[in-house]
Amino acid sequence: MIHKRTAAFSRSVVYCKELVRNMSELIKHSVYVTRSDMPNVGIDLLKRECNVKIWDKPSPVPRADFLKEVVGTNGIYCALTDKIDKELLDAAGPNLKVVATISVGYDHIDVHECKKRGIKIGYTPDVLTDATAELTLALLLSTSRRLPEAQHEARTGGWVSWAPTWMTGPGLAGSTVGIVGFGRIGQAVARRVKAFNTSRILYFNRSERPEAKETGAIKVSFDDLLKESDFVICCAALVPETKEIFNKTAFDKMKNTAVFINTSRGGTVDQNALIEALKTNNIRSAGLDVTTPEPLPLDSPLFKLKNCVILPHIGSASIEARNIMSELTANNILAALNGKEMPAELK
Ligand SMILES: O=C(O)[C@H](O)CO
Repeated sequence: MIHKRTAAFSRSVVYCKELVRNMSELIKHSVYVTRSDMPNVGIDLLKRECNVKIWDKPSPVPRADFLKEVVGTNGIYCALTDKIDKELLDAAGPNLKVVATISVGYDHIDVHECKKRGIKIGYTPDVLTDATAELTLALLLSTSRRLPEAQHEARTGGWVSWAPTWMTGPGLAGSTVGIVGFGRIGQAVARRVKAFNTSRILYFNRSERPEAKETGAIKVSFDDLLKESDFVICCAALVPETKEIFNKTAFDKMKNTAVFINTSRGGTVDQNALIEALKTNNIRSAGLDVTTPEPLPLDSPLFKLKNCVILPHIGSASIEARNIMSELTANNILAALNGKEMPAELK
């Protein structure tokens, strides 16, 4: 008799435990992650507290699936390849509390529509500044000193002998560098180019930046920057005011020896105007980490130009930066869902 009661009691304990487990699963927040190859560190953090559903391929979730997968979710962990617009927010519905992107750029998110619905937005400023500034310098030097072209020549028999004027390009020392967009990344680029003994650093920005004192960078008009710079570097966020700011008029104003570098967004450039400027040697060369569209189609005229170096949007792709970005994205989501202050909320 006692034995039977004990057995019944144990069964009820097991049942209760199961019930509690199911209940807590039910009250856990749900988060949708838009691709399978997000760095583990952030995803593991999310999994500890949330029901996490992940698109099962290492490529952006197709739009039609995205619209279905987000229905009822509380949080979205996305990347710059995922468009978060009215249609997507409607599909997700009223349970959506937070959208966090693993990027500092947020031009893929309809900020106004999110704010209207009280949906918080998380992003990843600061943690990728060094990585992006390093890549900007790498691209600048690769473009000016023609590294991809030189590498190609060395591998394909073009290296016949050392030659005094072969594979030459402009040096940074003594040059004027113009930086368009003097936020965190623009300033980090300025600190780095200064170490190359440049003669002047100019910048163009909506507001004067007190941080410019550190590098002696001088605020000038956009036109003056274009006219006076040997290297023009675009670090500006893509907003309506910067859309195709580098157009035919801008390229016409630049020196025909100028090197143009873009590590912000392809949308800041009128790409046809750039192609024309490169083809006609209206500017010397361009280094692009960002294009329109992305990926850039293989038949793009840009790929045919020797004076253009193209990278596949890898500005923040240091291992360290990507891991911290993933952690910050997860922590943004967890904080928003738990009603706490987000470590990096887009206000
Ligand atoms: O916006 C960003 O974060 C970069 O372009 C990609 O990391």
